[in-house]
Formats: sequence, C-alpha cells, structure tokens
Amino acid sequence: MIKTRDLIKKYDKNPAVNGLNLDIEAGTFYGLLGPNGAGKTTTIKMLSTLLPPTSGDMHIMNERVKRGQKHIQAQIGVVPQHYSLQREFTVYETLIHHGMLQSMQRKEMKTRIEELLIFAKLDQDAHKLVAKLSGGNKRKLMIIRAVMHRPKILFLDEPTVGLDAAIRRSIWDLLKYLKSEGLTIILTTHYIEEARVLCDRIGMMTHGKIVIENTPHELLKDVQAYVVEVFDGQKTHYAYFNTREEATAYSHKQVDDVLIRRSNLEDVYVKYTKEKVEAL
Ligand SMILES: Nc1ncnc2c1ncn2[C@@H]1O[C@H](COP(=O)(O)OP(=O)(O)OP(=O)(O)O)[C@@H](O)[C@H]1O
Repeated sequence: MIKTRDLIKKYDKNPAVNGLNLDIEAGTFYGLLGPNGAGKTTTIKMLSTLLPPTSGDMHIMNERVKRGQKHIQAQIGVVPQHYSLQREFTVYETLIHHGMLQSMQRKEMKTRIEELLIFAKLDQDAHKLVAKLSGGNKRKLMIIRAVMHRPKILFLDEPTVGLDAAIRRSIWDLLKYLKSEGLTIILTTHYIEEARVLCDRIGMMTHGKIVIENTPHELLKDVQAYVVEVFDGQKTHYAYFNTREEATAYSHKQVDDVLIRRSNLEDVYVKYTKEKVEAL
C-alpha cells in the first residue's frame, strides 16, 4: 500500500528525514513513534504528497508518487498536527464543505455525515460553531472530516497531543472504528502507550531514521522481561533480567532504592535511541 526507498528530505542542508524505507500493507495501523524533531511530521507531509522529497522513491497503491497527483490525493485523508478548522463554521457545515471540495454527491454526504457524527459522539453538537467546541471535539471533527470522502489511507500527525486521558481514549475508540472500516492508518506520536494500544506495527524513529520496526509484541521481546531500576540519589540505573528471580536477587545486592517491574516499549525505545520519550 505504501512503500518508500531511501527517502530523504533536507531543509537547507539539514536532513529531517534521512533514508526512510517503509513497507506498509493495506489495512495496517502503523505508528511512527519518536521524540520531537525525529522527522515524523516531515515523513507524513511527504507521504501525503504535501511536501516533495529531496531524493528517494515513494509508491502509494503501487503508483510512484509525484507532487499534486489528484487521484492519489483523493485516496488520502490527512489530520495535521495543528487545528485547521474554520471557527465560524458549524460542525455540520465543516463536513459539508469538505464533502463538496471532494465532489461528493449531496445524498452520500448526508448519510456519511450522520454516520460519522454518531461514531464521533458529535451528533448533539452538529449545529454548534467550531469556535465553541472543546479541544477534544475539535480534534474528533478534524478526524471525521479527513475520512468523509472514504479515503483508503488516513495520516494522523500527533492526534491526541495536549488532550486529557479520557478524551484521548475516546479518540482511540474512533480510530479503532475507522480501522475496522478497512482504512490503512499511519499515525505519528510521541506517546508510547498510544502506539502500543492502537498500532499493528511500530517504527521507532530518531534523527530522521527508523531504528527498529515490528509489532508491539515482537518489539517487547527485544529487551529482557524484567527491569530493576536503581536510583543512586542522582541518576536512575536500569538493569535487565530474564526472570523475576534474577531481578530480585540483583535488587537484594543494592544499597539504594530499587523498583522491580516488567519491561515495556519505552525500554525498547531507550535501548535503540538512547533517548527518553514521553510516557502517558
Ligand atoms: N520547514 C522547516 N524548515 C526547516 N527545518 C525544519 C522545517 N520543518 C522541520 N524542520 C526540522 O526538521 C527536523 C524534523 O522535524 P519534524 O517536524 O519532521 O519532526 P517531528 O518528529 O514531527 O517533531 P515534532 O513532534 O516536534 O513535530 C527538526 O530538526 C525540525 O527543526
């Protein structure tokens, strides 16, 4: 569905994306996980044909992508990182406007809007002004607007950043529903838990490159199952063990405070990037 080879994007001479090779199959929920500045937004902009690469190849639905290919763009929905709604439109007008831009038939638009408003739990707010919506509902509106025209691929750039945990979960439910409709979804996030909950595959990205990619389950196998965290008063040291018994034996030898826990995706991320990412 999406394939890139040696994709590079430089701003001036600085590479923001530095040799990206992706193979994403149809129907996959794919997460690009990485800290600020890793190159996630630049990747999404190139894949969604908004930004031309400096070099490299990109295929979407078996077709080589060049800038401004209308028939490929019609198969793509994009939810950008920053709010991009007309404040003076109502929720309903926002969706109608998008449907018209996508040349949808009026009858089809009406049915699709009703369906999406219900799934996004925005049906009570259909005639509310965008300016009056909460941050979470604005984000949901951007998501359903992006899929109004039934694209095959949805790109989401940090869809839950800055939202509280309850709203974030309701957005996750909406995204799970869209995936069940058969969409291929590519999401960027710096929330590890978001990638773990939603994604079939995760590419961990730093300095413009994917450093490891796999299913969340397989990624976890990359670190030993138990971690002992030892805080020496200034810094936390992490030691990894295959069994709880080994971890416990190690913890008994420590003089400082210790915590024993199961390892998680953050441990995998730190192992590969030596960078901390924000946990939920
Ligand atoms: N228009 C631009 N001009 C110059 N440099 C840019 C531009 N856009 C991004 N960059 C730089 O490219 C690098 C990658 O940025 P990008 O926004 O793709 O990363 P990101 O992983 O999405 O980070 P964030 O989570 O902060 O959005 C960063 O060093 C950034 O400063």
